[in-house]
Amino acid sequence: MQADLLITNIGQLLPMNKQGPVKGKEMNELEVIEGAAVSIKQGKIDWIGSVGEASVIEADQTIDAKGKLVTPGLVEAHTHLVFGGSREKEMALKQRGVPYLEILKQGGGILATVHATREASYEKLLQKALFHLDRMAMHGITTVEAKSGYGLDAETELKQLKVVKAAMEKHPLDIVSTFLGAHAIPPEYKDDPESFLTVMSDLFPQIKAENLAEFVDIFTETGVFTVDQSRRYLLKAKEYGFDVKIHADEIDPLGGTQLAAEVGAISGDHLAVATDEGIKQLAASETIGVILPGTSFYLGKDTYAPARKMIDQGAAVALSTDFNPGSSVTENLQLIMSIAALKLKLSPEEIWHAVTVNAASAIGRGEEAGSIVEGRKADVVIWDAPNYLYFPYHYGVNHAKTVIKNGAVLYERQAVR
Ligand SMILES: O=C(O)CC1=NCN=C1
Ligand SMILES: [Zn+2]
Repeated sequence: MQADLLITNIGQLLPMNKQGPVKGKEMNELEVIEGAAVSIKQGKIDWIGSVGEASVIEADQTIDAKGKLVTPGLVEAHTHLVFGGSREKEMALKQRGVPYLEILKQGGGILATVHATREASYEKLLQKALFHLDRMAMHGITTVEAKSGYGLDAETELKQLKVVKAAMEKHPLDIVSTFLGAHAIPPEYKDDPESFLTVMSDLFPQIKAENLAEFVDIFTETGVFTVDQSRRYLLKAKEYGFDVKIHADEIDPLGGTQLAAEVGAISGDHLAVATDEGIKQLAASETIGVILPGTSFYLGKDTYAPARKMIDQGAAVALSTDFNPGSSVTENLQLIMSIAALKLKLSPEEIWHAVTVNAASAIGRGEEAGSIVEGRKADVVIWDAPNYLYFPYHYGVNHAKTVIKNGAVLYERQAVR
């Protein structure tokens, strides 16, 4: 049998081949293939088997995994990828305990990034986005969701979405676009959020026609948009054919989790202060909970999303960095895996489902990303790790050794000696 690339001597292979989204106790049932080999042809997974069976394969290129862990490329289901400037100056405020929503109220936070993004050129935004996508790829991520939301005016929101579209063409990672024009209320509409939401929803036809986003998202939060405003906005987005997402129950428990289930959102994101009623409705729905523990960590919160309860009650959970310039400034999804183990009490088996097949389902890529399945895209990572338990255990570093995207080696960690 011929192959373009053969990966052999795999210590543990995680195929992650359950049909996503994987819910409840099924998240804890992980298939692990010891002593495996995988062959790749024309960018797709061609064959999965044992090292012994691989001896009949004639490959143009062979990689000896040397007993290491091999998994699908990680799926990053929630990023604010395109932004101008940075907010390191706010770190001191956070350290003094100034609440996130207070910084926003004072015109900082998201609004500080809005100012910088409106000022930034299209070229500068694209260059920054490509830089962060490179770093995500180096950390084993092969598919990324990218939101707008730092323009809060038609021109700049479209500028951001066009940057995402250009990044899709220029960068090897697969990118999924989300319109988050309803991310905050800009100063010019501070007394009239309804009119602002109309300005943003008036963009739906153009965004749909120019295929600038697949999803519409909104920040349902105190001082931002109410549950009622969010419901009307998202139902309007669905009329235009968008799937919807919600930044829900991040700081105050307004009931955004329930709203996500009610409107049939593909995902409800954050859910850090989801109530028991919210968890119940999430678990009974098809909505995936995209949990962002790095944000709770970074904002110095004592409470984390009740993801343990969500899974125990049968919900599907995904994990993401929430990469953004203010509340979770990291591309390292592996670190989030460790925080999920330590703070959310998720098992390694649940965590691996949450950063692969469930994250893929949360961005509409459940059929093509987050799994190693014959016939599917060959997005594969060889990790400097002996087994899948090692991830939450050894935290804060990058374990990626070789990242393969569409069947070709995209990144190979350079040896120091
Ligand atoms: O603070 C930011 O820039 C990103 C964010 N939006 C809603 N929560 C966090
Ligand atoms: Zn976010």
